[in-house]
Amino acid sequence: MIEASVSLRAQPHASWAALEKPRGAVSARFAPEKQPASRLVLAANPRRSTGPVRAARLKASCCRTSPDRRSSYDKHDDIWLAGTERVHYSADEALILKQKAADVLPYLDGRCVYLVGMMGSGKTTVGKILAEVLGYSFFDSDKMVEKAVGMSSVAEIFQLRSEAFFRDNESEVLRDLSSMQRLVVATGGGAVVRPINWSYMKKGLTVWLDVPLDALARRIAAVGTASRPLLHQESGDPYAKAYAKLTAIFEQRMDSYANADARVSLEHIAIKQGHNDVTILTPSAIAIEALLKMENFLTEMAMVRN
Ligand SMILES: Nc1ncnc2c1ncn2[C@@H]1O[C@H](COP(=O)(O)OP(=O)(O)OP(=O)(O)O)[C@@H](O)[C@H]1O
Ligand SMILES: O=C(O)C1=C[C@@H](O)[C@@H](O)[C@H](O)C1
Repeated sequence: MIEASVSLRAQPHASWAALEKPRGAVSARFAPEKQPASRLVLAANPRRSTGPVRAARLKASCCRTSPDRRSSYDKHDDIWLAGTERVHYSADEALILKQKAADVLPYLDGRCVYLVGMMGSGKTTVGKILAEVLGYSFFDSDKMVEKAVGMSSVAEIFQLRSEAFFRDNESEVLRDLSSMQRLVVATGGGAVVRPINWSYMKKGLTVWLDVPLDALARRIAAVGTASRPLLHQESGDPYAKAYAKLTAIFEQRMDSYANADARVSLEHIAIKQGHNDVTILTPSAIAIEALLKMENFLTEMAMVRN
């Protein structure tokens, strides 16, 4: 049995923290607001391990949102595995992000990046990280529609006007954004359904955040559905209701999401990391994968052109 532990002291405004685990290990999570300083312990679980665990890449991450709502990068701690050699610790994600961004930028050549994906897939969270490392500005098309129509939330627009009214304004926002440069845009979950929106978004690079529906339903149930009118239900188990609705919506939309130039699959990232738990993937790890997928697409396009 190998044990490793790390103490995390959450920064002010920390929103969540998680511990990445090796194959077969037990993971732990805590809510920093409730426990400003916590001690997390990992232990390899012999029943789940596929072989002897001699060393592992362990990482403690703390993601925080500062008062001005700009995201900051994960902080990491080296972890000592009791009874074995010092762990080879993963390279700093912030450094990888910067390096990958530098690789992608010349190919992007100022074009905008549009993140598409289901509600709650992390377009805003990951989009802010991408904007920061690319030196781009971040826009959330839902927020822009709210401003354009002078209402305080998408839910209010759906309720007081209609979904069609919201969609018309969403198309106008995307049209306006498409004439700009150097933006990362988190689009509304349903922006992909209108072909006209693709004609705007395809002026830039489109990236699909593909998150398993089970993980989406858990995230959405955790924050409630009041702000997501297509999912909102007054009664019933929030997870079960969200999962059923998300499944129905995804079946209608999956071909549209697949139009994106690059697909970032959280299941693939988890497999690459040697586990199958998408819930412990940090937004930074997802942003790194997004940059890799963008680079692949852009370099292939450049080769086809030359
Ligand atoms: N990698 C992650 N791990 C855990 N939770 C996450 C992760 N990424 C985002 N979240 C959480 O999931 C929720 C939805 O994230 P976010 O707002 O970024 O998604 P979105 O795609 O912009 O959603 P919407 O389209 O509904 O506006 C938030 O509560 C966010 O903190
Ligand atoms: O998936 C959808 O259709 C939506 C997602 C949100 O981002 C909002 O654009 C709105 O709630 C509709």
